[in-house]
Amino acid sequence: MTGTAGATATQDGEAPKRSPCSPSYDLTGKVMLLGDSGVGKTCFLIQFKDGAFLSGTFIATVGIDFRNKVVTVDGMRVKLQIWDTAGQERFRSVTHAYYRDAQALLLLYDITNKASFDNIRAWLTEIHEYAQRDVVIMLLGNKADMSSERVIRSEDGETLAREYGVPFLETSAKTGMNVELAFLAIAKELKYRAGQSADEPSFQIRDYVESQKKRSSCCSFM
Ligand SMILES: Nc1nc2c(ncn2[C@@H]2O[C@H](COP(=O)(O)OP(=O)(O)OP(=O)(O)O)[C@@H](O)[C@H]2O)c(=O)[nH]1
Repeated sequence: MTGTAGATATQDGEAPKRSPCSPSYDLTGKVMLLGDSGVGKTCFLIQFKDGAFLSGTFIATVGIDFRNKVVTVDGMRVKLQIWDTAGQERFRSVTHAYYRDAQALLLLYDITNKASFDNIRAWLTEIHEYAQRDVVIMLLGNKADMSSERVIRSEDGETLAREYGVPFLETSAKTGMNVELAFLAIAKELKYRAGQSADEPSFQIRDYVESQKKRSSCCSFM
């Protein structure tokens, strides 16, 4: 990410963008969605970008694609460039190439799919190999609306996230539960990192997520 609080800059460090034709912003950040095929990455992005849910036949992503969305946090406009990657193994070498300049990674599993949860450790190993050292990582247990098919308890997601020191949320790309929160927390962290003033209180993304998250009603019995 480039740019500092109060100064408008682009990812390439170009002149400030304030043209009436393009939306203006103060910061940009590259966010990638990662996780096994079918966990809901594309739906998660569409829910955030357009507020819609893509139901019906599952069409696996081929390669990689991105969408931009500007969010305002604490009066600052943060342009998130969100990359939707293909979860299938055969596209892994393509996605690795994009890790390096990402500021944030949203790592998804599907609460109804044990293999997608078990593979999170392998994803984190890949992340540590290919991503920047200080990349912001968030673990997301998606499809929280599917309570009757749940196989991964909320506590298991929380425990794994705690082990790796990353924030955790259960989400639903279908209902929108915690989708916006995930991106807003990332935007706040990027803004904080971009240059907080000495008198600004420090921002802890895990504390912020914990204080803001909505719990899915499905979890109390597990
Ligand atoms: N009930 C429910 N279904 C979901 C949710 N998110 C995604 N789905 C469904 O899960 C399937 C896979 O969703 P995608 O978003 O295409 O999955 P993906 O992770 O992008 O998959 P790849 O592109 O292969 O990596 C689709 O049939 C979606 O409709 C969710 O939160 N709840």
